[in-house]
Amino acid sequence: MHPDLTERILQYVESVDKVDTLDLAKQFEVDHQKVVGALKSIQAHGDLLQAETATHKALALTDEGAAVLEHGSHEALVYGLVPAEEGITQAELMAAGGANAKVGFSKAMAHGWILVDKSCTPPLVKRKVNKIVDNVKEQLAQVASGKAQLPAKDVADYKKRKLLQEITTKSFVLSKGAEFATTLTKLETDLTMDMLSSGLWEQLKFKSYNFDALGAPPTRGHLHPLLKVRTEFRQIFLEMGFSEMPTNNYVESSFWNFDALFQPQQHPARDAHDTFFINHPAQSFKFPQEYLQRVKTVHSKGGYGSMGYGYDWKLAEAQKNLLRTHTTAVSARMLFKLANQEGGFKPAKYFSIDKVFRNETLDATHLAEFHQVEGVIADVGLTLGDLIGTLYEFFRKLGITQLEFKPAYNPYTEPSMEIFCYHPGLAKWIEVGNSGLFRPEMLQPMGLPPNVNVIAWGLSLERPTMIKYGINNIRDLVGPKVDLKMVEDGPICRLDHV
Ligand SMILES: N[C@@H](Cc1ccccc1)C(=O)O
Repeated sequence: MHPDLTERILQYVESVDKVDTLDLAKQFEVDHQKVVGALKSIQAHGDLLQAETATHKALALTDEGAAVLEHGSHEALVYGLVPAEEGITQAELMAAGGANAKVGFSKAMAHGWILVDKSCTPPLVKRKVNKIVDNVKEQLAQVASGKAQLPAKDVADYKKRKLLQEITTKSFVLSKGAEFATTLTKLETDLTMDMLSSGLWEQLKFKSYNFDALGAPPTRGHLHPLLKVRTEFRQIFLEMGFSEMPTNNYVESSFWNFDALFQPQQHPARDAHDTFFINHPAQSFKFPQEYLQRVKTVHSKGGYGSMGYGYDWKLAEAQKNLLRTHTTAVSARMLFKLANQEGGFKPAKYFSIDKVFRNETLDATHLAEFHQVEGVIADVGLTLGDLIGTLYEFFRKLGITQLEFKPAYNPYTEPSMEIFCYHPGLAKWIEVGNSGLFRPEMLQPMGLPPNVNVIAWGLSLERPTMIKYGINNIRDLVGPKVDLKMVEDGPICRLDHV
């Protein structure tokens, strides 16, 4: 606001009886809203001004009216489209005239500007007069220039044709109030002991309380979107009777991350280009020895109906420590436990949602660490049909009903399927996960009964979170560039439970 505006208003009112804020705005060449704002702050100082509301009605052009002012009325345009001599069929005229041709045609007929010559076949629209005056355009021009005195019936007609509209403006008529002054005294905000003891408080003016003011927002912690989405996934798994696996070990041995999963030691994923290996401590030494021997055998010689890979399996390779590349390492540990627990195998449903690490090239959707959501079911005689049915059930709880599956390859599952879902918001099919039946070469060495099958699937937590929160770049979700406001203001996540 102009710093002097309040005093300029007061000084103006001193010399006149009454003045309308709209006239003041014109006079001072400032926006009317600013004058009203200044009036409000004057009123906060007491009864300096009396302000009575006034309403002003004025005519203004609609968008269509503005178009008529620029190009001419619909009837004049139609007249212009009728060739002077030979005429035109009505259909052609309508096609040439576009959206407003119909109104224009009937008005031009009513004015007697054009006629339909029915003696020709087909009948032709022809000009009836040589010259027209576009009254509508001229009258609208008068309205636009602000000095219109249109006959009431024309105003009514133009309003009906949606060329004109009435605009109501509210203003205030100002006159001097009981406490009128030309300057504003600063309002006190605090009552001090000095004011009380000296009696000064009696002469001072105090700012009134603003009971509508909002309090300062209390500081508190905020959950990151990934954590909110994780809560939802966890809820879904719990509803489906799954129990959570302990995933609190980011560092894993190659044995559990790869060998136990029948991933050959020459597999490119086991390269430092794809996996972060650990230097301190570089190796693990404690493994269930008999199981380790069976893993070695199945890789090098085969067994359980498999030929194996036929290579020289090395303990040193299995001992190498790394940052786990998938939570399936934890699933392997859990399945081994399940096979060897007291009382023997019992059917189980497990899930996990936690961090994994890959030596990735970073881009808009990939970071070197991300979260995996994983589900595992072990039971007698499970089939691919059970996997597909479970996936439908799982994704239905996420609000996703359309799924498609594409054959894929994982060293530890056969068959393997990539999971695609139709995303109605993005209007396309997107890849959401990977799944399969764990191979006998993985399960049998663990000691699971031969008739037990294990179905499993995995997906990233980041992908659904980015879709849900409308984030396009992973760096806007994770890392030093994250806008904390996004975290603070982000709504809680609800995955449209069905
Ligand atoms: N571990 C797989 C996901 C997966 C889990 C379970 C079964 C099949 C696939 C991955 O890293 O993508």
